[in-house]
Parts: sequence; structure tokens; C-alpha cells
Amino acid sequence: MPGARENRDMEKVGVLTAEVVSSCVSNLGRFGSGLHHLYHHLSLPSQDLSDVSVLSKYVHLEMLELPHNKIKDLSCVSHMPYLVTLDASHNEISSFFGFQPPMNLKEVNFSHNRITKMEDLSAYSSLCNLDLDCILIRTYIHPYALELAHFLSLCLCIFSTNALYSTACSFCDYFLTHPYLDNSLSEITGLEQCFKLTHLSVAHNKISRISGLHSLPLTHLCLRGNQLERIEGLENLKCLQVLDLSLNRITSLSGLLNLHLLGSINLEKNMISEIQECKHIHDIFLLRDLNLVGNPVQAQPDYRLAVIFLLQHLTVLDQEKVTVEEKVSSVNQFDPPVDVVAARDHMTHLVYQLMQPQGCGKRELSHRLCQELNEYFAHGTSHTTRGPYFGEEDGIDYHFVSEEDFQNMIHMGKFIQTMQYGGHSYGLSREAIEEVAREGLACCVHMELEGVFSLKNSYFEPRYILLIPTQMDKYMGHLTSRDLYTQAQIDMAVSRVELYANTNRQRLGFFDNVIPCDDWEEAYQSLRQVVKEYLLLEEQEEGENNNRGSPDNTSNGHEPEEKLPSPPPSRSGSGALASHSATPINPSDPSYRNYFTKIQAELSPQKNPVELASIRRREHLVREAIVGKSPGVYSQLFKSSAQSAPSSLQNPHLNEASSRGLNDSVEPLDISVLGHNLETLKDQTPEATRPGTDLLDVVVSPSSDKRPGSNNKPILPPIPAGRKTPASPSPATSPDPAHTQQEGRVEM
Ligand SMILES: Nc1ncnc2c1ncn2[C@@H]1O[C@H](COP(=O)(O)OP(=O)(O)OP(=O)(O)O)[C@@H](O)[C@H]1O
Repeated sequence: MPGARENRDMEKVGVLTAEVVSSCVSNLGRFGSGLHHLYHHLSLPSQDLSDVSVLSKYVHLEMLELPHNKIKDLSCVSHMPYLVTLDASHNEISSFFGFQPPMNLKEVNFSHNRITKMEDLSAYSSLCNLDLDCILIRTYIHPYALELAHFLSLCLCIFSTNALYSTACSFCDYFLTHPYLDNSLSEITGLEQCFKLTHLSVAHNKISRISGLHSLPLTHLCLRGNQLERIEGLENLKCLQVLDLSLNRITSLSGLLNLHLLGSINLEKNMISEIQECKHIHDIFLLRDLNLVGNPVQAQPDYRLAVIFLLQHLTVLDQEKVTVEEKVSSVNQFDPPVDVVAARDHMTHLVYQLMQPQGCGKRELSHRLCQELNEYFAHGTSHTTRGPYFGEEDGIDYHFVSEEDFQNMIHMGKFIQTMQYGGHSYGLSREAIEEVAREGLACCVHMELEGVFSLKNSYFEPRYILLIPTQMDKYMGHLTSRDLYTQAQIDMAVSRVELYANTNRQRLGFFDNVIPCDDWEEAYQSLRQVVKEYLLLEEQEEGENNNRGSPDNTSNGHEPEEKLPSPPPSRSGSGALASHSATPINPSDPSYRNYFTKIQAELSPQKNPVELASIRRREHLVREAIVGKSPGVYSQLFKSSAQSAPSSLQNPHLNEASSRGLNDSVEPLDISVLGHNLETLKDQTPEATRPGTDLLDVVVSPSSDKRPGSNNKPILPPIPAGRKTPASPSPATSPDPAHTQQEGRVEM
């Protein structure tokens, strides 16, 4: 009876028996009343099983794993009310959930089966995780293709290190994923009632449109390897965290707008070609991982930095970690902070293009200030390549030069700073400042914010006064009425006001004063007041008045009571600006150094006598330098030979020694032009009025000749028009007491 026996054996092939089950169960646990112990897990992978009906008796199973078999019928599962996890992947199942739903079934893997259509899963309300990847009908595959695949899989083992490996890989990938293999899922349906479904994978099917997912609590969705051309139907998946749309034909990211919990998006091998598409996911603040490998967009110039710039929360882009350096470079490249622009400009003289005018009248304010305080200031005239407006004069409003001349000046290193504004170049030349300095005056310039940043990189340390409009309507009206600007220029100018306000807010101490300039006259009065306070002119005027009652007050040479410098008063007229001062400070920022120097003095009232004397000396010198009485400390650096500092003027012996040394090398001086300086110096040195003091010694002292940038000849500066010239009495012979008083007050 060999034939019958053979038949029996044949029948047994693929049939699961109780013996086999008993050898493959695991995870012993209590069951029923708790007195019985039973195995809860059964795992039978790759056993060539086609009949698993015996499992109907195993009602207690919680986890059933049957991958890589030949199972067509899973009706036995209907008898497993406690089943939680079912893995039936890589089988021959064609009926979608062909069993009664176990109440607690949460995870189901039907990937790589023969299911062609999804059906209603309303009864599976506990379902959390559903895997329907790669639903193919293998019998429809041409036998030649299967043979070839088999051959290639052998090659994978044999030639795993050569080129054939990659050919084999790509063939298999194509073979497994390509849509011409029929009978895969073409749409997602039947999940409407699966209110607990958080993970869904329908990779490598034929889905061309995302649908049927509305209001599911999905956190993970995989639609890899389908035929999607656009992202749609995801709007309501508010819980979505991980989305895999790789291997599709998607061209835009527009359907991802409101998915605020998304942390990872895989769009590998799609057809996204524009960097701008990233704007659609710009507001997804939790997005950390984006994969655009294999998209045409990768060929765009600066692709990686641009994406990193647009999506600043990313930590992984195209499977590579985003480095800190990349983040910084991207910001510096696409939205450089003004100080970076200024630094770059400063280093290379490549200028930053901005499109709008400021036009708040600061130029006129600067001119008027220089006119009124012409004893102290002169306007530093910038160069520009723009043409003059009606009424503007070359050399006064600007030095109007051609682009070529401007470039030549850049290359010759003539500029302290340059800037591109409204399509034109502007630059402040060293010569412009030195020309003013040679007159013994301080230079007053106006410029845009970027120019200020640039100037802060130079060795000049001017006082910065911000004039800022606070009433935008009025400001716009003013710009419009000038009839010089296009609407776009006006809009840009208005939008830039915020940049100034922010700079003031965030960089405390960056500006020494802030003056609202909604009303030109008021702005001028504030500006004038600020400058006068700084020059101590207000005090001087008051002092003059007081001194008329008590003339001995200052002429006795007593130092006024020590007063430590206080932070500059903020002239802010708006609440917004006023509140800026409450912003916390970053002490590491060098732009705050002025501010810190000032408040440091305030915060440490316990000064010892040495410190007090030092502070007094420094203040004294600085004030004198500013009011043009004697050159600043800085100018001493420019002396060609070692000479005494201004403070040495107090010491007649030193003066004598130094002046004697100088007398040999100095050309004879025209004493008639020295009046003011002589008087000033005399006032500083009580000894100078003593009989026998050699005036020439004082005059030729280092403090009165070369200023920064002047030529090397010790020619004394001419007295500017408007300065109080000592035409009258010679200071050496009969000092005017009133004048002495005045000068004495300024020295405070
Ligand atoms: N050297 C410079 N560096 C930076 N900015 C400068 C420089 N010289 C001028 N500017 C600024 O460039 C801007 C454009 O100057 P322009 O004279 O063309 O403008 P405007 O329309 O007359 O405005 P405004 O009345 O404010 O001067 C102004 O804000 C001006 O202060």
C-alpha cells in the first residue's frame, strides 16, 4: 500500500498538527479562573503551512505569528477571543479579515498577501496597528520573472560585493514595488470606525489618492511606493507624527500645512523640484527629520542651506544630521543679521542691497545742529553714487561721484564704511572725518543702521543718536509728500522702522540716545538738548548765570564736586521705545560696552580716592577733547616722537623739557592765530598765568598740533567761523574774567 501512504503524507504536507503547535508555543501564563496555566504565544514562521485549522482549539492565544507560509484561510482566528496580535504576513490570504473579529485584536499584519480590496472594518474597534504593505498576487507574476528574481537573489549571496549586487537590488526593488503588478490596493476604505487606529501602513500598493483617513487618530502613516501625485486628505490627521510618502510622484508639499505634530517626513524619491515648497511645512515646529533624497530639488544651488534656513528646527535632513555650523551659515547666508552684513561689508566692501529711503529728515537735523553748534561740530559729508536731488549741493549734502570713482575709492581704502542703499552706494571717507578734525571740530554724520554697525567695527567711538518715527501714518505722509520715492520704497522704509526699534530693544546701549522724530522741530530741540547736555553747555549756561552772583566760584581752581557719569537719558517719546530699556542685557555683546562702562560707575559708589582721581582725570580729558579745547587722548597715538600727554601740561617742568625738545624741530609759529588755543591752555593750567611762564612752551606742546590723519607738519588748525575767537585781549597778558569763568565751567 505504498500509494495510499504516499497520499496520506501528501495530505499532511502543510497541515499544522497539535504536536507542532505544542513545540512552538511560549509565554506561559494564567488563564480562565487563574488556576490554569497555558501558553499565550504561538510563533510558526516559514513552515510552508497551508492549513492551520487546528488552531481553532487554542482559544487562549494572545499572540499568533504565522509569517512566510502558504495560508489562505484564517477562519480559526474567530475562535481566539483573547488574540491581541496577529502576524499573517507573506501568505496567500485573499479575503480581507476572513474571520470574526476578536474583541481585543490590536495589531494585524497582512502585508505581502493577495488581498485586493479593503472592506469595512467597523467591527474591529480595538485595532491600533494595521499593516497592509505590498499586497500582491504572486501567481500573476510571469514565471520568467520569478526565475529571474530567484537567480538574482542567489547572486545577492554570491556576488554581494560586486556591481551585480546593486543591479540585483534595484531589480528586486523594482520587482517588488512597481505598480504594473496588478491586484494591489488602489484605495483606502473601511477604516472610518477604527477609532483607535494609530499606525497604518499601506506601502507598495497602487493608491493614487489619499482618502478614507478622515479623523483617524493616526500617529504613523506609511504610503511608501504608491502612485500619489499630491498630498491631500491628511488635513484632519492632527495627531500624525511620522509620515512616509517616499517613492511616489509628489510635486508639492502643500497638503501638510496644519499637521502641527509632524516630527518626521520621508519624501525620498518624489518629484519635488522647488525649494520654496518647504514654505508649506515652515510652521511645523516639531518637524525634526525631513528626507528629500532623490528629488530634483537637491540639484538646486544652495539647496541644503536653503532648506535648513527655511526649516530651522530640523535636526536631520536627507538622513544626515544638521550641524550647528550649517544652521549658522544658513542664517548668515539668507538673512544675515545687520552686524554680519556690516562686518562683511567692512571686510570686503561688498555692500548690502536695501531698497528704501529713510527720509526722516536726519540730514537736515544734522546740518542745523552743525550750524548752531558750529564751535563744536561740522558735518561729515559722505560720498554717494546717487544723483543730487533738487537743491542738493555737491560737497555739502554729499560728494556726488560716479560708480567708477566710488569703486576706485573703495579699492584705495578711502572709506571707513560703505553701504548699498536703494541701489546706490554710500560711503563715509576717512578724509571727510579728518577734514573736520583738522578744524578742531567733532564730526557729525547721518547714516542707516547698517552703516552704524559698520562704524562700530572701526576704531571710532562716536555717540550714536537714533532718530525714529513713532507715528507711522505721519511718517508715510512725510515720505509721500517728499515726492521722491515710489510706493514700494515707502513701504520698505516704513517696514524698516521696526528693525531700528528692535535693535534698540535688543541691544541696550547700542544707541546713546533715542529721539522720536515725528515732529521735526521737536526732534531738533531734543537733539540739541541732548548734545548740549553732553557737552555740558546747559550746565555752563546755568553756571554762567550763577557765577554772575558769585564770581569766585570757579576761578579759584577748585574742582567741582565729583559727579559720576550717568547713563544717557532716553529721549524716547513712545511707550514702546521707552519700554526698551527694561530689556535684559547680554553682557557678552561688545556693543554694550559703552553702556556697561557707564552703569558700572553707577553701581559701584564706593570708589577709593585713587579711582576717583582717575575718573576725574579721564572725564576731564574727554570733555576737553570733545569741546575742541585740546586734542583727545587718541591723538597722542599719532605723535611721531615720544611726547608728554595732555595731563603733563599741569607740570611746568615737564612742559619746559618737552617744549625745549620740540622747539628745535618746529617751524616759527604765527602767534596771532593761536588765540583760542592759548587761552584754553592757559585756563587749564593755573601755572600758565604765572609770570615767567613761557607761552610758547605751552603752545608748542604736543596737545596743540597734529590731529589724527592730519599731515605731519605741526600746523595749528585754523579757527573755524563762529567760534568764539579771542580777538580781543591777549590771554597771556589780561585774561577776560568772564571768559575765564566760562571756560572754567566747561572743564567740569
Ligand atoms: N555713508 C553712509 N553710510 C550709511 N548710510 C548712509 C551713508 N550716507 C548716507 N546714508 C543714508 O542713506 C540713506 C539714503 O540717503 P539719501 O540721502 O539718498 O536719502 P534721503 O531720501 O535723502 O533720506 P534722508 O533725508 O534720511 O537723508 C539715508 O538714510 C542716509 O542717512
